[in-house]
Amino acid sequence: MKKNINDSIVIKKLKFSYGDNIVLNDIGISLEKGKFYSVIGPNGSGKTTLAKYIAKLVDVQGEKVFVEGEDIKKMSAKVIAKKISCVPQNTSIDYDFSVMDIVLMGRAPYMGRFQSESESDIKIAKRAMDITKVWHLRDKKINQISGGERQRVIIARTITQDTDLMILDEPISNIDIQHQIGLLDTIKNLNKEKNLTVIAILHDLNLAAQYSDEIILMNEGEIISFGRAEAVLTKKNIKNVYNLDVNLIENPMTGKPYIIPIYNQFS
Ligand SMILES: Nc1ncnc2c1ncn2[C@@H]1O[C@H](COP(=O)(O)OP(=O)(O)OP(=O)(O)O)[C@@H](O)[C@H]1O
Repeated sequence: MKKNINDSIVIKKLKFSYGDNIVLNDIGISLEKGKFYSVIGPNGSGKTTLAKYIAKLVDVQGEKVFVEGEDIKKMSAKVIAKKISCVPQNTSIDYDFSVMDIVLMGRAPYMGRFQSESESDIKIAKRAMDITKVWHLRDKKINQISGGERQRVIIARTITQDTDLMILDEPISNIDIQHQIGLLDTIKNLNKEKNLTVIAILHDLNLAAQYSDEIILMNEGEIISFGRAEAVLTKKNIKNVYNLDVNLIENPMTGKPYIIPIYNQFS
């Protein structure tokens, strides 16, 4: 395949099923390096499965997904881990590691088998913990902190992994409003400063509108609309996909679309 240096991810005619259940159907899309993409769509529309496929966390079939021109099917787990970091939807962890241990796991793809972390690894981890505001939790056990704090720790681990592509699956679902904005600002800064490509699955359409360069709207395993917020977040698309009537105004501060649902429409 011909490499285009601006392409971070190219997906071609991707189909994916769990048993007989077709979950992704004929997905084709090119994502550019250094852009912030949000993936939106109703529950069960295939967002997580698409994210998992790109990160090779489900069974990869055929030559369908290329990261920086390379077929993911041919990439080892270690190579993928140096290119793609993920914040999964479920951040619960069964083992009793400390917060510091968890964040340092982000350095594992760069370390030899029996090698321990260097001073530079610890420095990278500390910086990530400072910007996600979890440094004060470093000695606590991961299972003795709150769900929102844990989510921030996992994001710190992801930043520590220092990849070119970051996939976040509902990264702010458990987080209070101050930390939601703080984290999205942090990720947006990394996106701009380090040319990081971001794919964030978000349910908050207004936050998706504010932070994304482009939005991918999914429904029933297909991409229904892809492009700038103004083009994707239309009354028609929202009615079609979410079966919801909304009012749309322009955010007076940013000029982006701002969605106000019409309340009591199902009563
Ligand atoms: N491990 C699995 N085995 C079988 N079916 C699955 C599995 N994971 C997801 N599915 C099914 O695949 C479809 C897509 O699920 P997916 O998690 O990708 O949706 P989603 O858009 O991320 O949903 P949500 O917004 O609820 O997180 C759903 O019908 C779901 O029930």
